[in-house]
Amino acid sequence: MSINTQPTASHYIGGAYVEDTSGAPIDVVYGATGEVIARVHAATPAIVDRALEAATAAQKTWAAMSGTERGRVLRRAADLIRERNRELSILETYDTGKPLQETLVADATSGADALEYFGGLAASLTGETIPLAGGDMVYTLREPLGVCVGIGAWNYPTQIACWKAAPALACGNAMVFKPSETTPLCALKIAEILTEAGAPPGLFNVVQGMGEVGAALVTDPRVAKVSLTGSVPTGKKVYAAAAGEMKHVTMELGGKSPIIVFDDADLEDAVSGAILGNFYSSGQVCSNGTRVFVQTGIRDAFLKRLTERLAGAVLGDPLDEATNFGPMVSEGQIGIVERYVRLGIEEGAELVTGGARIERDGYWMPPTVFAGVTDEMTIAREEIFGPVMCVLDFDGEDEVMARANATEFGLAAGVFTRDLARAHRVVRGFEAGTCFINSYNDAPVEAPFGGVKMSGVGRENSKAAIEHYSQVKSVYLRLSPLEAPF
Ligand SMILES: NC(=O)c1ccc[n+]([C@@H]2O[C@H](COP(=O)([O-])OP(=O)(O)OC[C@H]3O[C@@H](n4cnc5c(N)ncnc54)[C@H](O)[C@@H]3O)[C@@H](O)[C@H]2O)c1
Ligand SMILES: C[N+](C)(C)CCCC=O
Repeated sequence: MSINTQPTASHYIGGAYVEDTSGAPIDVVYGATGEVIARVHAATPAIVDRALEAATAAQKTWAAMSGTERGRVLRRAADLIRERNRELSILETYDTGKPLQETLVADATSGADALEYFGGLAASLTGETIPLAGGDMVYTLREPLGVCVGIGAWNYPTQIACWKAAPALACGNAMVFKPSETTPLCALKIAEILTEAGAPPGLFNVVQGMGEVGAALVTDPRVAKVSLTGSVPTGKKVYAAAAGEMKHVTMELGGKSPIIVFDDADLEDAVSGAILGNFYSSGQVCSNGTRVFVQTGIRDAFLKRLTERLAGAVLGDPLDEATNFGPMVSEGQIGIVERYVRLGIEEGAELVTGGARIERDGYWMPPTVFAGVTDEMTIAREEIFGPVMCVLDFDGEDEVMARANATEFGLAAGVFTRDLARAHRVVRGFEAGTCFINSYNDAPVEAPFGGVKMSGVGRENSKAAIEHYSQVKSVYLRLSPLEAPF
């Protein structure tokens, strides 16, 4: 299947594509080849204003519909996404460079799951009645927040748009979404599909642009809530700007998550977890377990088996479904990874495999493993956001727990052991929002996803997300006589 990567226009506002070429041009570059595959333009202030006006108007219409009607639209959108999964997955591959083998199962399908799940919940979002003395009562109304802004990172452009839009729309909000300037294509397709599914014009709008377009959205008084997926430095700025007007926020930020492998772990499962937690999407995953703590008794066997299994990585044309490892998203991102590899070597880590950029068009860095990594090394402390695994040795449980938690981040954490009592003890001790026992990086829509500490605020997916896209109004109803002091 061949697809046209150039979108009809840069923005999607009020149920239609909108162009304004006076905004700065943004070239979309395919990571596998370095070729420019599309061009969009950053939103001007007039475009931002138009999107917010459209969202403000649509939100009122949408909120007046019943939850059943809203849910039906979202579920129809989910069905359309599934019908067009291949086409959407190919676009995701062009937008990000991720191999089609991955995008066919992890991106549009994950977006559809979110729309289906929250579409199913929409009709059941109700308040409660609270009986009081004398027949009085309080009833609560669960209300939408209003216009929500979604701002995306570049690693999961379809998934991020849907993970934000689905709970927001289910609760009766409208959304203006700004994709990452690196991957502006996929969210436009989601906007198109929502319109086709029956969403009122203006319910879900997409505007393109760099950080300043995001910043203009965050501070606009018409906006009630901001949900950002991005790095910690951006999160700090966006959170601070939103606080100026007491806006609601969800912050899905970065991480440096630990995976702990105990001596009694199933070796194959532990190696699978480390591979999934470091090399899926070429390592460009927020929740990756990039600090792999391996108990000394299993260390050599772990490294040997890991090295053998890495021979199974197939680097090649991302559109060939046999390819299971793709390029990095951009020249900028591979440059960051190369710098960390140099630092790892300079600071004394042992480079087991990888580490050198592959000399071909595009941005190719092979799976890279450092062993003998110590806690104070830069590669063990900072988020790299590329295919670089750090293996650290440990002896005892108390020691490794202290070291695993000794980070400003707290997005995810995993443990591999056959001792289930230990596994539960370890996850209770993790300072992380999303934990795994004998698994890694699963993210079903039914489960809350998000971080603690610097990795974020709020949760995406699951019923927990409803709390972050709605507010409760209490209504006191008096049936008994109302007395006053005079
Ligand atoms: N926790 C999660 O769910 C999750 C998921 C994916 C990625 N991430 C994180 O995202 C980062 C990688 O993505 P990135 O490089 O696109 O992140 P980034 O922080 O550079 O950019 C994220 C988004 O914020 C926008 N932005 C930048 N400055 C802004 C400002 N001042 N105001 C408003 N918006 C602004 C960008 O244009 C982009 O759309 C990593 O740290 C990764 O861990 C987190
Ligand atoms: C579903 N994954 C693979 C855990 C990705 C979540 C979003 C983080 O980058």
